[in-house]
Amino acid sequence: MRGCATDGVVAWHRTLRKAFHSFCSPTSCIFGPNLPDVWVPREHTPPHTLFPESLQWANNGHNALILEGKPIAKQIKLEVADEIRRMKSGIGKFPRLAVVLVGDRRDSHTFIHIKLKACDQVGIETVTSQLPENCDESELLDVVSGFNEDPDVHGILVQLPLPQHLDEEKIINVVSPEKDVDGFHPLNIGNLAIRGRKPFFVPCAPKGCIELLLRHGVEIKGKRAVIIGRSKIVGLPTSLLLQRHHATVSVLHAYTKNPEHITSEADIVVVDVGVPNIVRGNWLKKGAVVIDMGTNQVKDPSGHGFCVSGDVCFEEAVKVASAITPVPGGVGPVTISMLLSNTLDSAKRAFGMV
Ligand SMILES: NC(=O)C1=CN([C@@H]2O[C@H](COP(=O)(O)OP(=O)(O)OC[C@H]3O[C@@H](n4cnc5c(N)ncnc54)[C@H](OP(=O)(O)O)[C@@H]3O)[C@@H](O)[C@H]2O)C=CC1
Ligand SMILES: Nc1nc(=O)c2c([nH]1)NC[C@@H]1CN(c3ccc(C(=O)N[C@@H](CCC(=O)O)C(=O)O)cc3)C=[N+]21
Repeated sequence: MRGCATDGVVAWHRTLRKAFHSFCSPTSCIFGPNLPDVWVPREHTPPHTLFPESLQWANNGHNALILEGKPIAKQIKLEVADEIRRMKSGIGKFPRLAVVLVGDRRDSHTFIHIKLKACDQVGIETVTSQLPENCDESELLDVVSGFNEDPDVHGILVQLPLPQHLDEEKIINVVSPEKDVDGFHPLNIGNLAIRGRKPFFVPCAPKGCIELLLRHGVEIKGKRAVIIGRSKIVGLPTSLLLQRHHATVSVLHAYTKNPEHITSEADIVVVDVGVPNIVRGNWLKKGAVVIDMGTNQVKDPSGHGFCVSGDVCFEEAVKVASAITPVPGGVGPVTISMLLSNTLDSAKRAFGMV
């Protein structure tokens, strides 16, 4: 009896979906069965020009299409700034992000500087708490708890990695899931992992990766994707998001044997290792789409200062791939714009605007 009732509901649901889907084009409908149920980019995505159903991907001996992130980040920032302007003029309120930085790592200072500047550009107010390298865990927990309780703070970001003596998991667990704009809290990661559930926030870099693919017209559904790296910041949540977008995903890590063999079968290769040039041109299938998440600060060849290098040997990969992100200027800027977008979403939730 119960089986029959459920069948009826399922059939009714299917009919509804079918009817609704017939009104929507595949790229504009957010409820259709073809699209993920957790998040889609704000803007309508362009048609899947890089995966025309009838054509084989090819590089044809030419250099790959460069998947630039800066124009996408700029567009998202304009959208976020516009919403914040309307929020301010409408209800006199604005989003506020709390940033917690422990210690003196040069790369962390660079990343925080970029994030604070971006917040300023779009009208997100920031409050920064900087603690010394040797601070007590209890001091850090107090700072985070203070931001949890402050109703004027909508997003909390604890810059990682933390110094060795601090228990990173303990700190992440204390951040309120509803202010966790990084999306690292187990509740948010757990809900991202379970199909049909909706986390408060999706981590910024993985979201940036998908945003970049979709906005450049790369179809993900049904493709073979490889992600190298399984960190909680990038690798793990990217693998979950790619699955939500219906890719068939393999996750590679430090113990994977013959990684080049596995990557050479992938349509989409996402690299998040933190080792400059680890992925060589001969690891890739001809025509693959390559997303290089690596942002490694390396000594400038001239000997003066530092420059940023990705995890992919760009000069080799660009001759094999059909499309590839540059470093800098690829996923990084889109990641930052996702932080702005998450913080805006959090403020809207707090103000009852969603
Ligand atoms: N563009 C962006 O927006 C962002 C870029 N990044 C960048 O991404 C890079 C990685 O950062 P993060 O994820 O935090 O780093 P982690 O060190 O936390 O993770 C690195 C991952 O790479 C794996 N790995 C290490 N060596 C190898 C190897 N030889 N072969 C295969 N896999 C390997 C590790 O495997 P195992 O788990 O087995 O140890 C681990 O899963 C950095 O350059 C960072 O700056 C980070 C965040 C955002
Ligand atoms: N709590 C937390 N959240 C994070 O999101 C987080 C973190 N900790 N720890 C470190 C990683 C790294 N990360 C990047 C963000 C932006 C760029 C970025 O903007 N990159 C620029 C270049 C940056 C430069 O010039 O150094 C680009 O690729 O064009 C890169 C990497 C976020 N992370």
